[in-house]
Amino acid sequence: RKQMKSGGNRSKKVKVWVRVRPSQNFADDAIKLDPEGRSLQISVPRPGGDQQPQQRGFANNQRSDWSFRTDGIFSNSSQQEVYETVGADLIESGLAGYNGTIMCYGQTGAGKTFTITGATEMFHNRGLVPRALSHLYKEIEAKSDLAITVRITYLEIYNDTMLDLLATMPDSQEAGSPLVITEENGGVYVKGLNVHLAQSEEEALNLLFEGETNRATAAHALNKNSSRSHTIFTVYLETRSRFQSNSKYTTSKINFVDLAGSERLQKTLSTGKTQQEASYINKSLSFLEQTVIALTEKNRDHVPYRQSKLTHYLKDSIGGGCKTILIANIWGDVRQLDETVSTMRFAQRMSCVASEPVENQRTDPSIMVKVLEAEIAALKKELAMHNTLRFELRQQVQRYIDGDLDDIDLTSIRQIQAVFELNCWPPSRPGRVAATPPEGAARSLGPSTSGAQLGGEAVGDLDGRSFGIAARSEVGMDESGVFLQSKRREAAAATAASSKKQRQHPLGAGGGSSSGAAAGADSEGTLDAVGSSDPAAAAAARPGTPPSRTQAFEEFKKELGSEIYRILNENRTTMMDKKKEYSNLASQVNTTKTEIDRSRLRLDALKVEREAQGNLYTDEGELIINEEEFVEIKKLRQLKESYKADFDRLKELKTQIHYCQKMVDLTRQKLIQ
Ligand SMILES: Nc1ncnc2c1ncn2[C@@H]1O[C@H](COP(=O)(O)OP(=O)(O)OP(=O)(O)O)[C@@H](O)[C@H]1O
Repeated sequence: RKQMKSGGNRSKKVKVWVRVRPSQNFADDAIKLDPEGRSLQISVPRPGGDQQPQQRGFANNQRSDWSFRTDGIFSNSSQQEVYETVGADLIESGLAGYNGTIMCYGQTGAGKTFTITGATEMFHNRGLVPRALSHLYKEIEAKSDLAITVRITYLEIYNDTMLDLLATMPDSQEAGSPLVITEENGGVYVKGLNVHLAQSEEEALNLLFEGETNRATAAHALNKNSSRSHTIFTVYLETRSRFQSNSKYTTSKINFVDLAGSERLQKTLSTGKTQQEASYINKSLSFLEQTVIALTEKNRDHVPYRQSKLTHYLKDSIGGGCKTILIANIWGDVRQLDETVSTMRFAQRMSCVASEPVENQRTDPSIMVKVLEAEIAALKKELAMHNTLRFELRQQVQRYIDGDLDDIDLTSIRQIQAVFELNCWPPSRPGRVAATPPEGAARSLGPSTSGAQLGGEAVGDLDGRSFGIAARSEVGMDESGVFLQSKRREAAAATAASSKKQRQHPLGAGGGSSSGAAAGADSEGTLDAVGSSDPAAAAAARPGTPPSRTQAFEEFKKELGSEIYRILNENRTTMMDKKKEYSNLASQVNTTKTEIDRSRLRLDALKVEREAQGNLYTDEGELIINEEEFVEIKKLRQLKESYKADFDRLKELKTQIHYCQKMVDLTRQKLIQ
């Protein structure tokens, strides 16, 4: 038995979770799951057994038993469970300034796309990305003291070429020069990739759906809707304090990586374009594996990131300073055992990659300059005030010396100190000294307190404490502190509006200004899909021998149509249910609102009545109200609570309906295609 353990201290390693696709033909004899013990045992029949090699399909005949340790196993887990366990933390950490990556790896048809987006599936089956967006905007709403900016990119790597899945958005720049991976300040980004500001959950979901519509998919024997490319949905966050005087802010990027599935051509029966795509997919996955191996090798100074677009783009997203989670999607079918072992071997390698997330805290130089300017202005003002005070005192002292003034009006230690600092002291008028220095004060004056000694005599303050420069500056600091705060408040009011369309580095660090990439995916990819699970039909679908319209439609109805119709109908039903709930709740909210208004009027009337009779108070001075008023206040409070809860639910429903509508549109579009 080969025991594959995850590397040492798991807290500083990439986290690896396994998700098992439900299968009617689950290999119970061969795969033993132990979700509690977080381990998975695979036992593959030894060579020479009853089964044919292709049935066993297992390439490595040295080993027949495998044991894998993981960070957790999802078996029969709902999408929500998966999100709560591995997705939610990435959003929370992202808001705190930590980069995160969640990546699905596995053979074709194992459920990677189902896990990441869950697109074209039913509402309750929506995947990590839509759930993460929903969570993100709820957090943003709750953190009212922070200004959080969300920007989104959606990249596709198809046949080792990068494409912008959002190039078709109305505010995208026209496709120009090809996309280029650029490294800056230790971070990686793609020059020319459109970066979209998403100010609400709806805007963010629109971007997701737009990208989903554009990505390349095709059918083969193992998956009717197989992704033919790697896609990376990236959310860039910038979190700033709403007080503009705070020049510190954090940035982060969260990647949702849906890798294309590895496939054995014998099994997928891919031909032509789909076969060529498969060869690119397998090659890039093998580069990914090489990169991961290099990352786990001690004393290795070169990691071959640049071998492929995928590894280069993910350079700062696999372990290192990034919180990385790998979901190994496995298909527990008897016929997929070899792929399951190979997925688990990759997962085990990933679990040895070091990952020590670091906070991306930055300082905004422009705010820093503003703060310093405000401080300089405050200090200048204080200096001016100080000079005026000295001038006025000098005049008073002069008038006192001249005998025009009986007393010098001294109200603070500072003024007394200033008087002693004036060169016209001591006065020539005997017996008229307003402040006589106490004995021993000279001891408390340091050598730097120039001006605190006059005529060789030491001076001090009246209450016996020394008043050197330190004492004075303490007072000054307090005053300037107060002044600065009001200045900061003024500065905070002047927040600059940010432009909606961003064509720079998503983290705001300049660059990335070249034009966008060629749009979208090849529509042939989806046309190929028609009827290809049947080899004859697949051959008919090859370029040059198109099936007749009727034949194609019949095939389509049989193979995909009915399935898509079913999904379409389910999506429609979910949407209608939600709309119904929305409309019922909306009328309930209106009724509650009317009741609140009524209750308020009633309370006003009761108050007027009470005041007319004369208010009564308890011994502690609390107002006494009668039971009727008390009950009405309680009722109003309950009404308000219920109004708030219903209103929040309404908002949630609105977003969900929007999501369902998008899914209906997508499914309908699929049907037309
Ligand atoms: N956990 C699951 N629960 C229910 N259905 C699932 C699950 N995982 C996968 N499926 C279903 O299996 C099918 C294939 O899944 P999916 O397209 O996500 O695979 P994939 O790994 O992305 O494949 P490819 O690499 O070919 O794109 C889909 O119909 C999906 O709904």
